[in-house]
Amino acid sequence: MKSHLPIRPELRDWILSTTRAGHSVEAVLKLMQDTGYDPRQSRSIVATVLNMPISALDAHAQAPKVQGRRTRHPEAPQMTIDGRTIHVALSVESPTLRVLNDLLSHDECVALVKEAKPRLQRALTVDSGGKQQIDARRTSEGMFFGIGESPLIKRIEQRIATLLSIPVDHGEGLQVLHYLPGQQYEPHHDWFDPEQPGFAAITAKGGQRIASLVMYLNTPESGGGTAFPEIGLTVSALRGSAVYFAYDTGDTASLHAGLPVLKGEKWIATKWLRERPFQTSSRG
Ligand SMILES: O=C(O)CCC(=O)C(=O)O
Ligand SMILES: [Fe+2]
Repeated sequence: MKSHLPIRPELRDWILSTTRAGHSVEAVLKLMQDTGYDPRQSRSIVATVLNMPISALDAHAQAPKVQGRRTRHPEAPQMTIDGRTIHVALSVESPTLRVLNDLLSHDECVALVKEAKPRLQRALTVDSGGKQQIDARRTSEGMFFGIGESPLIKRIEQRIATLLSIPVDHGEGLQVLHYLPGQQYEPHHDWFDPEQPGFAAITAKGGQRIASLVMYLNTPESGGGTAFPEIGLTVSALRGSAVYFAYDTGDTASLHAGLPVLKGEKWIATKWLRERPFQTSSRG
């Protein structure tokens, strides 16, 4: 929504001349706020003067960008890691997203499900105070593997680390989720919201999340894709393939959802990556 308030001609001229002189939109917004303009009002005025959608300015006004390490985005058309060729079937630039085929073998998918199954519990989300909670938005069952807890986990973690050029210790433990018909994961971002009171506690170890890798361990009979509603994209859940996406804090384009399974079941393994080492020690 743009401002319908009259904008003083001096303010209009100042915004135009300051941006023409090479100052960023963020700098203009900051100067306006420093002189007493309300943040929402200044975004609205700048959007009107510069004839930009306000959503573009909202992105500028977001929380500070990630300072730590970033992942390398897999390059099309394919990458070979330890003799295994992973195919980059689709690339999107905003959000940064890759669909990866043949990331896991059929046997690896079956073995992961087998190791996870006896340890499943109702999946939790992190509440605004930083505590884990049962959440109606996420109805699947899940479990976490410890880093390097079995030879299989170690092999997969090493493959991911090489593929994304990020040390294994930047990863959270691999999470396996199981969805039955009707179960889903409603639209959300994987980065932690700095406005939430629990932010400091959640990011004290490892800092902010920087990327996610959702690996499909089976192919549901119907439904269960991963949707990115901001760009109208749905990635099919196909055994052995994965969707990788990377983001900055506040990147709204990375909004995504696990669509309801319509028939059959869905198994995924998710690896979230942090800007700094998350693991204090990794097993042998
Ligand atoms: O189930 C899916 O397809 C998405 C899972 C997801 O968003 C997550 O684990 O963060
Ligand atoms: Fe997610």
